[in-house]
Amino acid sequence: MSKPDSFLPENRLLLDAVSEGIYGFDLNGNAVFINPAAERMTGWRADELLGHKIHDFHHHSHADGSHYPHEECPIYQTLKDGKAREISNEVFWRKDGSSFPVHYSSTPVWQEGNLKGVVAIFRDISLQKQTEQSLRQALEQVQALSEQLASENSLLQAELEDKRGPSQLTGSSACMQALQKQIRLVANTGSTVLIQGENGTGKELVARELHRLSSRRDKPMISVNCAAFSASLLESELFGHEKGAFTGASSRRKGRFELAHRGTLFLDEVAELSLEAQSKLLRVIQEQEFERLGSSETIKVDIRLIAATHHDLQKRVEQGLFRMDLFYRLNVFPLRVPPLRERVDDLPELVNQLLKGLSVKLGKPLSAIDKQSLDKLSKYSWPGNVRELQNLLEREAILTQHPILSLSTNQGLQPGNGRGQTLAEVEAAHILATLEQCQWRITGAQGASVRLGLPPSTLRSRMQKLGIRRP
Ligand SMILES: Nc1ncnc2c1ncn2[C@@H]1O[C@H](COP(=O)(O)OP(=O)(O)OP(=O)(O)O)[C@@H](O)[C@H]1O
Repeated sequence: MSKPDSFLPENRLLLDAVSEGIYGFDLNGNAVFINPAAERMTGWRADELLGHKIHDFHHHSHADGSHYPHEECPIYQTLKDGKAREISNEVFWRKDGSSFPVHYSSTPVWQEGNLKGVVAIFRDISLQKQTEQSLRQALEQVQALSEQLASENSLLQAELEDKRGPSQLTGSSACMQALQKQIRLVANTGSTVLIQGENGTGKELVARELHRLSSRRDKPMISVNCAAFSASLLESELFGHEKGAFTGASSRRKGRFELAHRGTLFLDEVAELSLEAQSKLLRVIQEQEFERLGSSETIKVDIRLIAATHHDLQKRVEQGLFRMDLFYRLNVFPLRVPPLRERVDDLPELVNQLLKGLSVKLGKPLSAIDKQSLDKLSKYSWPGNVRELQNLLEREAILTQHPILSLSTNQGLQPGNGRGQTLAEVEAAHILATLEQCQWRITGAQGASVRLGLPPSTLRSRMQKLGIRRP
């Protein structure tokens, strides 16, 4: 078959038997050896190629079939610099004009320190490529399905929340009745509502009530806690992203704006939005359209927006922390949720309502609270509002052996109504309320130490000093 060159072994049986294609080249780049596997794969017979530059016949090209100049050929480069190369992103052309993806190595052959030629060994990797392609397709399908499931799950969760029955907004004090009336008035208008009130007053409950009483009640209410995400993550959370839009975006994901289409989007802690996110939000509110991160396709949505904050948003505008134009867009219909200390009349009703829930949650009979304890509750200033009351009752309910709660252990409740408290009492109440808002997380961006502006170690030592312990 081929003329043996000085660098080829005398006995070529082994080379002829292997399933990889093998070409041998002399220093001029002419083929001096071609094994039967190479003939089978390319369709070129050895006697057609021997003594010629293979590049001129079929040779190879980039994976997309586009050719590159002869001098860039890795095999010829090995002939020049004596360096071995491994290539797996090219195709070889057959005699009949078809091609196949190939992996090949180009290895220099040395004899007594002199470069004698190059051996190229190649393998048809069509099957491997097909498997890779099928795997990639399967993975994409799995990702699309998981995205769909995640979206459906949030919708179902949201629907479940909405179908929890009648209003959970307990309270018949004058200020709560006024609030209920405002909610009924605005619920079905589709207007944007800004809910302001201290932490734990029930802003999210108000938002749910607005959605429940609106014509969008059969569509989801999607909530976003703007304080829970970094500025960049929040954008992808709100607007979604395309696969590869940023490091870690391994699949396409719908944002909350898309999920809330025809429903309600509840932006909790809206004051925490970065100025950049505020500009984007403003555009969506004005035009009801946006793009996913990494995509130029514009998505139109029909959403009712409800925002909430415990900050005085007007003040944030004056401080330059919140865009005035966005503030006016959100503040179409403002609702103020009164703090618990302004509606102590609601305490008996609230306690009853919360005990009912706790009785189910803890699986023990809890029917009421004794008069003395109720008096104690009425005199407290409730910096953490209903959430603090809820947590206090839960702690007591866990400890009690009796269906009627008695706040025997003082629970740190100091009479106050905000007046006449010592500095330590105010500090303790504030730290306690902040810890409860942060689910007792001390460190991290969402931890209490950041909110309180204290290093975690200082916060821990103050907690110890003030006798604050996680229930
Ligand atoms: N009027 C109410 N009746 C019954 N439960 C209430 C009422 N107000 C608040 N709650 C309960 O208190 C807890 C805190 O309420 P919610 O999360 O709505 O407050 P929030 O003002 O949104 O708090 P934050 O500002 O910290 O997000 C919830 O468990 C809620 O069910």
